[in-house]
Amino acid sequence: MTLAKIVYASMTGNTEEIADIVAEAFENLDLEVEIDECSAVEASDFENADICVVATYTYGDGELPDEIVDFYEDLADVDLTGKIYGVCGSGDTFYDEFCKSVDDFDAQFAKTGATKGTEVVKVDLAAEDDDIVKLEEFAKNLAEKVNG
Ligand SMILES: Cc1cc2nc3c(=O)[nH]c(=O)nc-3n(C[C@H](O)[C@H](O)[C@H](O)COP(=O)(O)O)c2cc1C
Repeated sequence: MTLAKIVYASMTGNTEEIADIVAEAFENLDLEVEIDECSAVEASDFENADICVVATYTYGDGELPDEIVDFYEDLADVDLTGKIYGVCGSGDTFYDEFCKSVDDFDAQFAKTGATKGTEVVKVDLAAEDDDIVKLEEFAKNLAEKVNG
């Protein structure tokens, strides 16, 4: 069975909700899903998955959340060749560097040898109906990539 692993960082809940939406979409596609807060896992845990997803918010002035920095740094040293990845997250368009952490993880995953399965999804604060459609499409694109 295909395993999709989702790792998220969330301070006020928006990104956790995004991760839950993606998880539910994977489940509806009959995938096995693991979802973990980033402090509870290691980057190398992605080695057991077929689909690797990071969902993160952006903090400071376009900075990674503190709690996901170790995971981010370790990710570059993990070999994820043959796996599919996708990145999504929440930010606030009020800030100049909207959802920069999403782009940072997209670039970091590229160093692992994994294949990008779909475009990033950036959500302004909490996911609304149109975001949910995009997140479901995100999950569908990733699932389709695994099956060739
Ligand atoms: C101090 C502070 C700095 C922030 N900086 C950024 C930023 O640079 N870029 C951005 O897109 N969002 C920024 N945000 C907005 C958060 O990413 C946004 O509120 C997000 O929905 C939080 O996700 P969460 O509910 O999962 O914690 C910032 C929020 C705070 C409180």
